[in-house]
Amino acid sequence: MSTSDPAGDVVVHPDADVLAAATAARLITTLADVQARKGSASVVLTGGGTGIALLEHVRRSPARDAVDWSRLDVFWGDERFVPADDPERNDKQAREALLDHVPVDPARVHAMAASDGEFGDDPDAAAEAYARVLADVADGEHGTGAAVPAFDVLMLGLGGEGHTASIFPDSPAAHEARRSVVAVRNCPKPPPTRVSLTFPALRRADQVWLITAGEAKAEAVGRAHRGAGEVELPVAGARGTSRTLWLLDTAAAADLPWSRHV
Ligand SMILES: O=C(O)[C@H](O)[C@@H](O)[C@H](O)[C@H](O)COP(=O)(O)O
Repeated sequence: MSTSDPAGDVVVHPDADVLAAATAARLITTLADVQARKGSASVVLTGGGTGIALLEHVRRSPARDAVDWSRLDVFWGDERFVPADDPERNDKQAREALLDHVPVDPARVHAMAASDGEFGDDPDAAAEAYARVLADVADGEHGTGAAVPAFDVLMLGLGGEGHTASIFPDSPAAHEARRSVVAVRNCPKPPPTRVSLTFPALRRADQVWLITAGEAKAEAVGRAHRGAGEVELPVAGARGTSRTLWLLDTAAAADLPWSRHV
């Protein structure tokens, strides 16, 4: 069932597993459609339980190879700034769930630096480097000097207090209006140090999908649909240029305004 309003379209699924499986199917068909139209596609992955669960469903899907994995650019919306082999790494979890099982072009998988990588334990340097990667890919795509590619699908989870990517309420990242990628410190959600895309980068995406499940997220979802601002509720600031899609289970949709009830 689905409805639409300024905060975006809402699709509600019965439970977290159906949400992950249905979103996996949606991702496969969306990327295949984009590739049929443009010849290639780009996706921004998210960390978190729901974000990784949907990648596992993509891996298991019989329709998986409707996507030409060799013509897909893969990015992350945020990353935990820990050593590369730390199980907390979003890219490590995404590779185990999907990317190591499909023929992606390694040169088109753009992971954020780890804390034991080329920039050492300097998350600001890692953030600046990722901003350069985004600018290089964008320039190659559009030749317009854009700082960030127009991502085809950007997927995000959200926290119960309204964070998305690693943009937390009333944090410096929530106020960042210029840079595309920033270091984030003292995060309430461990690990404490991260690298994250900012609102200017998130809002370059054609489609933003906000994917979440569980009653713990219901209040944040409801606040986003009642006009909360992006500094107090960062997920409210994640909007696509052509579509913002909320993909929820019934529990996470419980506090939607009645006008949105589906
Ligand atoms: O690196 C991260 O932690 C994520 O990017 C973060 O934004 C996550 O998506 C939400 O916290 C939801 O996580 P859950 O789906 O596990 O609740």
